[in-house]
Amino acid sequence: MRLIRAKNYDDMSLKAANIIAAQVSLNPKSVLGLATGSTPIGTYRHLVEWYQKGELDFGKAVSINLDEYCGLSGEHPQSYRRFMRENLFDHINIPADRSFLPDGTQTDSVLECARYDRIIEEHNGIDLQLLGIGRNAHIGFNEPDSCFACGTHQVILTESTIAANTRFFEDEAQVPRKAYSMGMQAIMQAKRVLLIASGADKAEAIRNSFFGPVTPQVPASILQLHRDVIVIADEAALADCPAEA
Ligand SMILES: N[C@@H]1[C@@H](O)[C@H](O)[C@@H](COP(=O)(O)O)O[C@@H]1O
Repeated sequence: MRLIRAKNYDDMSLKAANIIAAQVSLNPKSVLGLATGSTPIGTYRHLVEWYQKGELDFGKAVSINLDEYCGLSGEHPQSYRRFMRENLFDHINIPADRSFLPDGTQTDSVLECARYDRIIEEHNGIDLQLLGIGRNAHIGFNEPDSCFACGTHQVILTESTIAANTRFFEDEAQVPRKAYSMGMQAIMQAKRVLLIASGADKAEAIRNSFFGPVTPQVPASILQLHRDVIVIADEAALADCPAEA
């Protein structure tokens, strides 16, 4: 793991955007694994800015997002598709038919998970996977569990994740209880993983994920086994890590 220390959220965002921009510039046909949440918003803002200045071209790129809430259509204001459109897709030239997310309206979870895994496979996996991290160290919606789930699967969200995501909804009752999430297999098979974290509420997750045992109880800890992981975290998110890290 390469740990890059950032001063604060803005510094983390700039450093992460530079890595994604380098990936797309060096390989315009890159398959980008993208993430939602408040953490990547600043990163996406830089990418939009550089695209609008003519410095970046996403015309040949593909994006495959990590997850989507079950029961929400792509038009729902809190759906992850809508989030991606508002924060990135509507402002850059990535082709709409090459920007993939799970379909939250598909009630047959077996079909939907198989369809999504096929999309990942047909694109020969992910070149650069961007990840945020949950307070309980979940990545995508791979929640703490007794085993590392493999392919795309339907997840029952934990109380802690529902509580953390309530801020985006009117109240807790509106937060979907289930989601489709890309599994650990596709994340671990990504050629490079870029995990970003900011703020004191991620400090415990960062310490447990990268300085503790590899265990499904701490989903992001599996990244210790990936050979090309870059973690960009700000001072607050690194506060609980060993000083020599
Ligand atoms: N499924 C997403 C994750 O992909 C994201 O990493 C996490 C943290 O979100 P935030 O960046 O808002 O803290 O939230 C959600 O649960």
